[in-house]
Amino acid sequence: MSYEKELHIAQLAVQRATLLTQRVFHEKAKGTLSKDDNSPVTIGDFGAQALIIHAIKSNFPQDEIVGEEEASSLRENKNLSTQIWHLVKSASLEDETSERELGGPIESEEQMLQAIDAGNSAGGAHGRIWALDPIDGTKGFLRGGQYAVCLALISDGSVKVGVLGCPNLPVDDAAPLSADIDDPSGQGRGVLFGAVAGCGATSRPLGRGALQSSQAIRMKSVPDITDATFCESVEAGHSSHGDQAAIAKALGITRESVRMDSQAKYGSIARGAGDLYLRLPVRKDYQEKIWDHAAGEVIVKEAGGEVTDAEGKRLDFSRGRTLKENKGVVAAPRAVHAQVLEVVKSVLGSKE
Ligand SMILES: Nc1ncnc2c1ncn2[C@@H]1O[C@H](COP(=O)(O)OS(=O)(=O)O)[C@@H](OP(=O)(O)O)[C@H]1O
Ligand SMILES: [Mg+2]
Ligand SMILES: [Mg+2]
Ligand SMILES: [Mg+2]
Repeated sequence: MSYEKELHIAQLAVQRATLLTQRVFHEKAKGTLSKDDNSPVTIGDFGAQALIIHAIKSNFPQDEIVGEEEASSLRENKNLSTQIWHLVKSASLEDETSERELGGPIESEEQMLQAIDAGNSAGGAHGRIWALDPIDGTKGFLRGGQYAVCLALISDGSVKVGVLGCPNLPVDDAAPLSADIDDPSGQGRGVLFGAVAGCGATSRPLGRGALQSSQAIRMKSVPDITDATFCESVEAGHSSHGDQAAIAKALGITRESVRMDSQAKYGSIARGAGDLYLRLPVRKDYQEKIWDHAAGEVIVKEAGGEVTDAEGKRLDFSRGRTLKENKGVVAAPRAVHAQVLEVVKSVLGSKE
């Protein structure tokens, strides 16, 4: 199956939602709440989730959605809910055909809250399930760093379509990997990655209006692993900087890691701006969420990479809302993944 319509709708929906988040990114007040696990959520996260779910439900009414956010806190906070409604009402691609394809506008604040709550699927091994992270890297978003709007279609447990909107990555696929979001090249920022299983991965400028033309992306070949650049999370609580440094050292890598928030890491290695993404667990009991990895996984695989957990198991998206059968993530070009994994296992093994 080619998933042409799914990719097209996912790209348009992510593009429109990313533009909404960009408006919030440039505002001082981002309407931030703290969730039960103490992680932040903003009006940008809620607004993007509403827009994307509305687009999916308008086009694929039978599909289920696993979305990160839910609207209960907004039903108790009318002020915040109204702020989001103003954002959502005025979000537009300024291209009538594309707007129509996304199911037209959301009709009311209540319909918006219902759309947010429609991301409540339990996930699982059967049928078509979308995984949605309306802002991945919310801490990065608040800090002025990298973040991504992430959407993937999982069918019978495997990822078939992935889209990442990365407004703070350079448009230029060949730009060197950097944690910085300034724009010294003047070439602009904002890129939309896409992939369909079996059909390759692409990037295109994020832009406004109808989708711009795309180009194929490939991971860089790494003839000498000691020359590799690896990326990792910014937050020390999300992945073990210590284990990742020990793995890099054992591989003979001398370049400093590039720390960036969000699935912008997957997009960056997929287009060859970096080589490896290491995410070793800090806490044994943390279960990675499917929306933090689904789109990135298919994009990296389709660009010539391999993505497994720290034990070499494939990421299992069929177990519900989390990757409960997996610990950590190791993403690398296919030709060097086994070499990297061997070192990961040996460094983690020596700790036990
Ligand atoms: N303890 C722990 N371990 C691992 N991962 C965690 C943990 N806590 C949170 N999260 C998830 O990390 C998502 C952001 O990942 P990043 O790689 O962008 O991390 S970082 O922000 O750069 O540190 C972040 O996604 P968002 O909530 O969408 O920002 C979380 O889902
Ligand atoms: Mg979050
Ligand atoms: Mg996330
Ligand atoms: Mg998020």
